[in-house]
Amino acid sequence: MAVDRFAGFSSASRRRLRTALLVPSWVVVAVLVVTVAAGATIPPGVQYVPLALSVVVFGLPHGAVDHLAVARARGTTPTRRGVLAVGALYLLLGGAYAALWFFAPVFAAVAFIAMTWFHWGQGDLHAAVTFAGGDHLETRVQRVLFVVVRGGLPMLVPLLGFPETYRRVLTAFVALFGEGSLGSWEQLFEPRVRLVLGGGFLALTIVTLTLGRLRAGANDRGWRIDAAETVLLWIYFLTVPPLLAVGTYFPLWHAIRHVARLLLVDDDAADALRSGRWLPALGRFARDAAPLSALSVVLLAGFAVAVPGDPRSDLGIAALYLVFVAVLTLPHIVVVSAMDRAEGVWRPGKPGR
Ligand SMILES: CC1=C(/C=C/C(C)=C/C=C/C(C)=C/C=O)C(C)(C)CCC1
Ligand SMILES: [Fe+2]
Repeated sequence: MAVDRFAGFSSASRRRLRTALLVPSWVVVAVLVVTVAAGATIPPGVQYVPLALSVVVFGLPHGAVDHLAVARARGTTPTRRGVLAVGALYLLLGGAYAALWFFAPVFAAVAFIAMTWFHWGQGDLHAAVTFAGGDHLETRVQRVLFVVVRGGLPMLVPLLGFPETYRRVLTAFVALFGEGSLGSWEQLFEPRVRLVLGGGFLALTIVTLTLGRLRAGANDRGWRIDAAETVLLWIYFLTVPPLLAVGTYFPLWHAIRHVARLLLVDDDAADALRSGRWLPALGRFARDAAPLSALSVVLLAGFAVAVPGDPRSDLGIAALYLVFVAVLTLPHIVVVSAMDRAEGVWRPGKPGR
């Protein structure tokens, strides 16, 4: 059965939580859109800042509670066995994928884009049905389409407006492990290919929003939020330089929504939220996430030494960090999918509300 994580929340405290969660990311994204539209050029060094901050602020730490998250999402208390099982998952799946980067870096890089496409779409589906009144997502088909559209915004749309940067970043991933050629994937950057992909994705976006509108009925607030977010993100990823755009989206859109989800499944944090005490709730998250965030940073340093390529440039360091994130993301997707299952996120109906 779908779980109502807001049980016991007054409607005022629900509203406050939603506003505090959603509005800041809308504002940040909109400010960047307006800044770029006003003709400001953002110095290349500055474009890396949000991505760099994501090492400690929300980004990397948002996965550092994975060892506790599934049990909590199932309404149980994390056990030693459960924690070890998640550890083993990270070791085996993350380890295998890390090895793949060394042997088949181009494939691993393209798989990273595909995984992120799915994962960021999946994250937004949970946020839509739980926090943003996604009552219009009535069928499973609509939810699948929603995930494809929301994940494609950060992963495909930058390719349409900034093919050169996209190529540079992908090439930098691969160059950590060898010569840095993308092989037949170079075709992705050709204008005709981008036009077809962009046209197809735009059509899919329109179909998805239209289906939602047809299902929305009289109370279409959730649909309006969905449509507004989708249009905003289309413009954002089409116009804001990708390292800045993706680097900001990761901590301030994807990760904070996931952190809010983690707070709701943690009974003590949820109690604090219910009475409007956000700092203690966030403090609990920080406490839970601190040990494995710290471990991740140590492993990242080890990874820097292990890769054969030389990461010593701004782009090289960013690539190193992102490839490291990739390795953590594969097991993280398994964990988040188990949470989705426990909470009925993909099932038509209304988890959370
Ligand atoms: C930075 C960047 C890119 C890729 C970023 C990726 C793939 C990030 C994944 C982050 C994850 C999975 C975080 C965890 O939730 C693109 C799209 C090549 C475009 C150019 C800029
Ligand atoms: Fe995530």
